[in-house]
Amino acid sequence: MENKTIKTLFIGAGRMAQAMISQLVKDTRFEITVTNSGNQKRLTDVKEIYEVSVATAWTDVIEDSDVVVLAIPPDAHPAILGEISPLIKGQLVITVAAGIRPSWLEERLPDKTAVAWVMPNTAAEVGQSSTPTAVGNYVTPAQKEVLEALLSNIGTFEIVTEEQVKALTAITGSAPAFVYKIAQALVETGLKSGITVSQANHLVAQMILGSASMLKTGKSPEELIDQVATPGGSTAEGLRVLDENNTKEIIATAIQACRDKANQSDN
Ligand SMILES: NC(=O)C1=CN([C@@H]2O[C@H](COP(=O)(O)OP(=O)(O)OC[C@H]3O[C@@H](n4cnc5c(N)ncnc54)[C@H](O)[C@@H]3O)[C@@H](O)[C@H]2O)C=CC1
Ligand SMILES: O=C(O)[C@@H]1CCC=N1
Repeated sequence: MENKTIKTLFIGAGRMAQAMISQLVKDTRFEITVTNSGNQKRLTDVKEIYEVSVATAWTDVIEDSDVVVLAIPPDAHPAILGEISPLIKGQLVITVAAGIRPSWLEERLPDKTAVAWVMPNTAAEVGQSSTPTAVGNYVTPAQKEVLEALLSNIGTFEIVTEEQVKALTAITGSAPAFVYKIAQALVETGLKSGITVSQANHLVAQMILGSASMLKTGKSPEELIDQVATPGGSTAEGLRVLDENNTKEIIATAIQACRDKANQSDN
Protein backbone atom coordinates (compact mmCIF):
# COMPACT_ATOMS: atom_id res chain seq x y z
CA MET A 1 0.00 0.00 0.00
CA GLU A 2 1.26 3.46 -0.87
CA ASN A 3 2.42 5.49 2.09
CA LYS A 4 -0.45 7.91 1.66
CA THR A 5 -2.73 9.25 4.38
CA ILE A 6 -6.10 7.49 4.39
CA LYS A 7 -8.74 10.06 5.28
CA THR A 8 -11.35 8.07 7.16
CA LEU A 9 -14.72 9.43 8.21
CA PHE A 10 -16.74 7.57 10.86
CA ILE A 11 -20.46 8.34 10.78
CA GLY A 12 -21.59 7.20 14.24
CA ALA A 13 -19.54 7.44 17.42
CA GLY A 14 -21.04 4.64 19.50
CA ARG A 15 -19.64 1.44 20.99
CA MET A 16 -18.50 -0.22 17.79
CA ALA A 17 -17.07 2.94 16.25
CA GLN A 18 -15.05 3.67 19.39
CA ALA A 19 -13.75 0.10 19.66
CA MET A 20 -12.43 0.38 16.08
CA ILE A 21 -11.12 3.94 16.44
CA SER A 22 -9.19 3.04 19.61
CA GLN A 23 -6.92 0.78 17.52
CA LEU A 24 -6.97 2.65 14.21
CA VAL A 25 -5.52 5.78 15.81
CA LYS A 26 -2.30 3.81 16.41
CA ASP A 27 -1.80 3.45 12.65
CA THR A 28 -0.48 6.79 11.47
CA ARG A 29 -1.64 6.11 7.91
CA PHE A 30 -5.25 6.66 9.05
CA GLU A 31 -6.42 10.25 9.58
CA ILE A 32 -9.72 9.94 11.41
CA THR A 33 -12.69 12.27 11.58
CA VAL A 34 -15.75 11.31 13.59
CA THR A 35 -19.29 12.59 13.35
CA ASN A 36 -22.46 11.61 15.16
CA SER A 37 -26.09 12.54 15.24
CA GLY A 38 -27.66 13.89 18.40
CA ASN A 39 -25.20 13.13 21.17
CA GLN A 40 -22.69 16.01 20.95
CA LYS A 41 -21.22 15.20 24.39
CA ARG A 42 -20.19 11.80 23.00
CA LEU A 43 -18.41 13.55 20.12
CA THR A 44 -16.51 15.81 22.54
CA ASP A 45 -15.52 12.74 24.58
CA VAL A 46 -14.33 10.88 21.48
CA LYS A 47 -12.21 13.88 20.47
CA GLU A 48 -10.57 14.01 23.90
CA ILE A 49 -10.08 10.28 24.42
CA TYR A 50 -8.76 9.31 20.97
CA GLU A 51 -7.36 12.68 19.83
CA VAL A 52 -9.22 12.49 16.53
CA SER A 53 -10.91 15.26 14.57
CA VAL A 54 -14.63 15.62 14.91
CA ALA A 55 -17.15 17.24 12.62
CA THR A 56 -20.61 18.41 13.57
CA ALA A 57 -21.68 18.17 9.93
CA TRP A 58 -20.28 15.24 7.95
CA THR A 59 -21.20 17.11 4.77
CA ASP A 60 -18.13 19.30 5.48
CA VAL A 61 -15.67 16.39 5.26
CA ILE A 62 -17.18 13.53 3.28
CA GLU A 63 -16.08 14.76 -0.15
CA ASP A 64 -12.47 14.92 1.01
CA SER A 65 -12.58 11.41 2.57
CA ASP A 66 -11.11 8.20 1.13
CA VAL A 67 -13.12 5.91 3.38
CA VAL A 68 -16.54 6.36 5.00
CA VAL A 69 -17.40 3.97 7.85
CA LEU A 70 -21.09 3.72 8.70
CA ALA A 71 -21.17 2.74 12.40
CA ILE A 72 -24.83 3.57 12.87
CA PRO A 73 -27.87 1.37 13.56
CA PRO A 74 -29.16 -0.66 10.61
CA ASP A 75 -32.41 1.32 10.47
CA ALA A 76 -30.51 4.62 10.17
CA HIS A 77 -28.96 3.48 6.87
CA PRO A 78 -31.70 4.33 4.35
CA ALA A 79 -31.87 7.99 5.41
CA ILE A 80 -28.08 8.41 5.71
CA LEU A 81 -27.45 6.74 2.34
CA GLY A 82 -29.96 9.09 0.75
CA GLU A 83 -28.07 12.05 2.22
CA ILE A 84 -24.52 10.93 1.44
CA SER A 85 -25.23 9.53 -2.02
CA PRO A 86 -24.92 12.88 -3.87
CA LEU A 87 -21.53 13.41 -2.17
CA ILE A 88 -20.03 10.00 -2.95
CA LYS A 89 -17.39 10.26 -5.65
CA GLY A 90 -14.93 7.38 -5.41
CA GLN A 91 -14.87 6.86 -1.62
CA LEU A 92 -14.89 3.35 -0.17
CA VAL A 93 -18.10 3.03 1.86
CA ILE A 94 -17.97 0.47 4.68
CA THR A 95 -20.85 -0.53 6.93
CA VAL A 96 -20.53 -2.44 10.20
CA ALA A 97 -24.29 -2.82 10.60
CA ALA A 98 -26.06 -6.15 11.04
CA GLY A 99 -28.17 -6.97 7.97
CA ILE A 100 -26.80 -4.29 5.61
CA ARG A 101 -25.40 -6.16 2.62
CA PRO A 102 -22.95 -4.72 0.05
CA SER A 103 -25.42 -5.38 -2.78
CA TRP A 104 -28.04 -3.33 -0.90
CA LEU A 105 -25.52 -0.49 -0.46
CA GLU A 106 -24.59 -0.61 -4.16
CA GLU A 107 -28.25 -0.19 -5.11
CA ARG A 108 -28.52 2.99 -3.02
CA LEU A 109 -25.21 4.65 -3.87
CA PRO A 110 -23.96 6.04 -7.19
CA ASP A 111 -23.18 3.55 -9.94
CA LYS A 112 -20.00 1.52 -9.29
CA THR A 113 -19.45 2.77 -5.73
CA ALA A 114 -16.92 0.69 -3.78
CA VAL A 115 -18.60 -0.84 -0.73
CA ALA A 116 -17.84 -3.40 1.96
CA TRP A 117 -19.67 -5.05 4.85
CA VAL A 118 -17.53 -5.80 7.87
CA MET A 119 -18.85 -7.56 10.97
CA PRO A 120 -16.41 -6.83 13.80
CA ASN A 121 -16.94 -7.29 17.52
CA THR A 122 -16.03 -5.15 20.50
CA ALA A 123 -12.71 -7.01 20.98
CA ALA A 124 -11.58 -4.58 18.25
CA GLU A 125 -10.81 -2.39 21.25
CA VAL A 126 -7.88 -4.70 22.09
CA GLY A 127 -7.03 -5.54 18.47
CA GLN A 128 -8.69 -8.97 18.76
CA SER A 129 -11.83 -8.71 16.66
CA SER A 130 -12.74 -11.66 14.46
CA THR A 131 -14.19 -9.94 11.41
CA PRO A 132 -15.94 -11.68 8.51
CA THR A 133 -16.03 -9.26 5.60
CA ALA A 134 -17.75 -9.12 2.22
CA VAL A 135 -16.64 -6.71 -0.49
CA GLY A 136 -18.84 -5.29 -3.21
CA ASN A 137 -18.27 -5.51 -6.95
CA TYR A 138 -16.40 -2.25 -7.48
CA VAL A 139 -13.67 -2.24 -4.82
CA THR A 140 -10.34 -1.51 -6.55
CA PRO A 141 -7.16 -3.40 -5.57
CA ALA A 142 -5.91 -0.23 -3.83
CA GLN A 143 -9.15 0.08 -1.85
CA LYS A 144 -8.97 -3.60 -0.92
CA GLU A 145 -5.50 -2.96 0.52
CA VAL A 146 -6.90 -0.05 2.53
CA LEU A 147 -9.76 -2.22 3.78
CA GLU A 148 -7.33 -4.97 4.79
CA ALA A 149 -5.12 -2.46 6.60
CA LEU A 150 -8.14 -1.20 8.52
CA LEU A 151 -9.23 -4.74 9.42
CA SER A 152 -5.72 -5.83 10.44
CA ASN A 153 -5.58 -2.99 12.94
CA ILE A 154 -8.63 -4.31 14.79
CA GLY A 155 -7.83 -8.04 14.71
CA THR A 156 -8.07 -10.84 12.18
CA PHE A 157 -10.48 -11.03 9.26
CA GLU A 158 -11.81 -13.41 6.61
CA ILE A 159 -13.06 -12.26 3.21
CA VAL A 160 -16.26 -14.24 2.63
CA THR A 161 -19.52 -13.84 0.70
CA GLU A 162 -22.32 -11.55 1.85
CA GLU A 163 -24.48 -14.61 2.61
CA GLN A 164 -21.70 -15.82 4.89
CA VAL A 165 -21.38 -12.48 6.69
CA LYS A 166 -25.13 -12.65 7.21
CA ALA A 167 -24.85 -16.15 8.71
CA LEU A 168 -21.79 -15.28 10.82
CA THR A 169 -23.06 -11.99 12.28
CA ALA A 170 -24.61 -13.77 15.27
CA ILE A 171 -21.49 -15.87 15.84
CA THR A 172 -18.68 -13.31 15.65
CA GLY A 173 -20.71 -10.14 16.28
CA SER A 174 -23.20 -11.17 18.96
CA ALA A 175 -21.83 -14.34 20.58
CA PRO A 176 -19.08 -12.49 22.50
CA ALA A 177 -21.98 -11.40 24.70
CA PHE A 178 -22.83 -15.07 25.25
CA VAL A 179 -19.26 -15.73 26.36
CA TYR A 180 -19.48 -12.76 28.75
CA LYS A 181 -22.74 -14.23 30.08
CA ILE A 182 -20.89 -17.43 30.95
CA ALA A 183 -18.10 -15.32 32.49
CA GLN A 184 -20.67 -13.46 34.58
CA ALA A 185 -22.08 -16.72 35.97
CA LEU A 186 -18.59 -18.03 36.74
CA VAL A 187 -17.51 -14.80 38.45
CA GLU A 188 -20.67 -14.71 40.56
CA THR A 189 -20.22 -18.34 41.58
CA GLY A 190 -16.49 -17.83 42.21
CA LEU A 191 -17.20 -14.91 44.53
CA LYS A 192 -19.03 -17.25 46.88
CA SER A 193 -15.62 -18.81 47.70
CA GLY A 194 -14.63 -15.54 49.36
CA ILE A 195 -12.19 -14.20 46.75
CA THR A 196 -12.35 -10.53 45.69
CA VAL A 197 -14.18 -9.32 42.58
CA SER A 198 -10.83 -8.48 41.03
CA GLN A 199 -9.47 -11.98 41.76
CA ALA A 200 -12.64 -13.60 40.38
CA ASN A 201 -12.55 -11.46 37.21
CA HIS A 202 -8.88 -12.23 36.66
CA LEU A 203 -9.22 -15.98 37.23
CA VAL A 204 -12.19 -16.26 34.89
CA ALA A 205 -10.64 -14.02 32.20
CA GLN A 206 -7.42 -16.03 32.22
CA MET A 207 -9.38 -19.30 32.07
CA ILE A 208 -11.27 -18.05 28.99
CA LEU A 209 -8.07 -16.73 27.41
CA GLY A 210 -6.38 -20.09 28.00
CA SER A 211 -9.36 -21.94 26.54
CA ALA A 212 -9.34 -19.67 23.46
CA SER A 213 -5.61 -20.27 23.04
CA MET A 214 -6.20 -24.04 23.17
CA LEU A 215 -8.88 -23.72 20.49
CA LYS A 216 -6.41 -21.78 18.36
CA THR A 217 -3.96 -24.73 18.45
CA GLY A 218 -6.38 -26.37 16.01
CA LYS A 219 -7.71 -29.00 18.41
CA SER A 220 -11.46 -29.46 18.08
CA PRO A 221 -13.86 -28.47 20.86
CA GLU A 222 -14.74 -32.18 21.28
CA GLU A 223 -11.07 -33.10 21.77
CA LEU A 224 -10.55 -30.30 24.27
CA ILE A 225 -13.68 -31.20 26.24
CA ASP A 226 -12.45 -34.79 26.42
CA GLN A 227 -9.00 -33.63 27.57
CA VAL A 228 -10.53 -31.74 30.52
CA ALA A 229 -13.03 -34.39 31.57
CA THR A 230 -11.04 -37.01 33.48
CA PRO A 231 -12.89 -40.33 33.15
CA GLY A 232 -15.07 -40.78 36.23
CA GLY A 233 -14.03 -37.30 37.42
CA SER A 234 -15.85 -34.14 38.46
CA THR A 235 -16.02 -32.29 35.08
CA ALA A 236 -18.05 -35.13 33.56
CA GLU A 237 -20.74 -34.53 36.17
CA GLY A 238 -20.98 -30.85 35.19
CA LEU A 239 -21.07 -31.72 31.49
CA ARG A 240 -23.87 -34.21 32.21
CA VAL A 241 -25.94 -31.38 33.76
CA LEU A 242 -25.25 -29.11 30.75
CA ASP A 243 -26.30 -31.87 28.34
CA GLU A 244 -29.41 -32.78 30.34
CA ASN A 245 -30.40 -29.10 30.11
CA ASN A 246 -29.84 -28.97 26.34
CA THR A 247 -27.12 -26.31 26.54
CA LYS A 248 -26.01 -26.78 22.91
CA GLU A 249 -29.59 -26.47 21.68
CA ILE A 250 -30.16 -23.38 23.84
CA ILE A 251 -27.07 -21.72 22.31
CA ALA A 252 -28.22 -22.64 18.79
CA THR A 253 -31.67 -21.19 19.56
CA ALA A 254 -30.09 -17.98 20.91
CA ILE A 255 -27.98 -17.66 17.73
CA GLN A 256 -31.13 -18.10 15.66
CA ALA A 257 -32.90 -15.37 17.68
CA CYS A 258 -30.01 -12.97 16.86
CA ARG A 259 -30.26 -13.94 13.19
CA ASP A 260 -34.02 -13.42 13.09
CA LYS A 261 -33.64 -9.93 14.55
CA ALA A 262 -30.73 -9.01 12.21
CA ASN A 263 -32.72 -10.32 9.26
CA GLN A 264 -35.38 -7.71 9.92
CA SER A 265 -32.85 -5.21 8.44
CA ASP A 266 -31.90 -7.56 5.60
CA ASN A 267 -33.47 -6.75 2.27
N1 LIG B 1 -21.79 -3.31 19.47
C1 LIG B 1 -21.32 -4.38 18.80
O1 LIG B 1 -20.76 -5.33 19.40
C2 LIG B 1 -21.48 -4.47 17.32
C3 LIG B 1 -22.22 -3.55 16.61
N2 LIG B 1 -22.33 -3.66 15.25
C4 LIG B 1 -23.09 -2.68 14.49
O2 LIG B 1 -22.57 -1.40 14.77
C5 LIG B 1 -23.60 -0.43 14.59
C6 LIG B 1 -23.60 0.51 15.79
O3 LIG B 1 -23.83 -0.28 16.94
P1 LIG B 1 -23.32 0.20 18.36
O4 LIG B 1 -22.06 0.93 18.23
O5 LIG B 1 -23.39 -0.99 19.24
O6 LIG B 1 -24.51 1.20 18.75
P2 LIG B 1 -24.44 2.58 19.56
O7 LIG B 1 -25.85 2.88 19.92
O8 LIG B 1 -23.42 2.48 20.65
O9 LIG B 1 -23.92 3.62 18.49
C7 LIG B 1 -24.68 4.06 17.39
C8 LIG B 1 -24.23 5.46 17.08
O10 LIG B 1 -24.82 5.88 15.87
C9 LIG B 1 -25.26 7.22 16.04
N3 LIG B 1 -26.30 7.46 15.06
C10 LIG B 1 -27.53 6.93 15.01
N4 LIG B 1 -28.17 7.36 13.92
C11 LIG B 1 -27.31 8.18 13.27
C12 LIG B 1 -27.39 8.95 12.11
N5 LIG B 1 -28.49 8.96 11.37
N6 LIG B 1 -26.29 9.69 11.75
C13 LIG B 1 -25.18 9.69 12.48
N7 LIG B 1 -25.05 8.98 13.62
C14 LIG B 1 -26.11 8.25 14.00
C15 LIG B 1 -25.72 7.31 17.48
O11 LIG B 1 -25.72 8.64 17.96
C16 LIG B 1 -24.64 6.47 18.17
O12 LIG B 1 -23.50 7.22 18.51
C17 LIG B 1 -24.92 -1.20 14.45
O13 LIG B 1 -25.31 -1.14 13.10
C18 LIG B 1 -24.57 -2.62 14.86
O14 LIG B 1 -25.29 -3.57 14.12
C19 LIG B 1 -21.68 -4.64 14.55
C20 LIG B 1 -20.93 -5.56 15.20
C21 LIG B 1 -20.79 -5.59 16.63
O1 LIG C 1 -26.58 -6.24 19.02
C1 LIG C 1 -26.45 -5.86 17.84
O2 LIG C 1 -27.45 -5.57 17.15
C2 LIG C 1 -25.08 -5.74 17.25
C3 LIG C 1 -24.92 -6.60 16.02
C4 LIG C 1 -23.88 -7.61 16.39
C5 LIG C 1 -23.47 -7.24 17.72
N1 LIG C 1 -24.09 -6.20 18.16
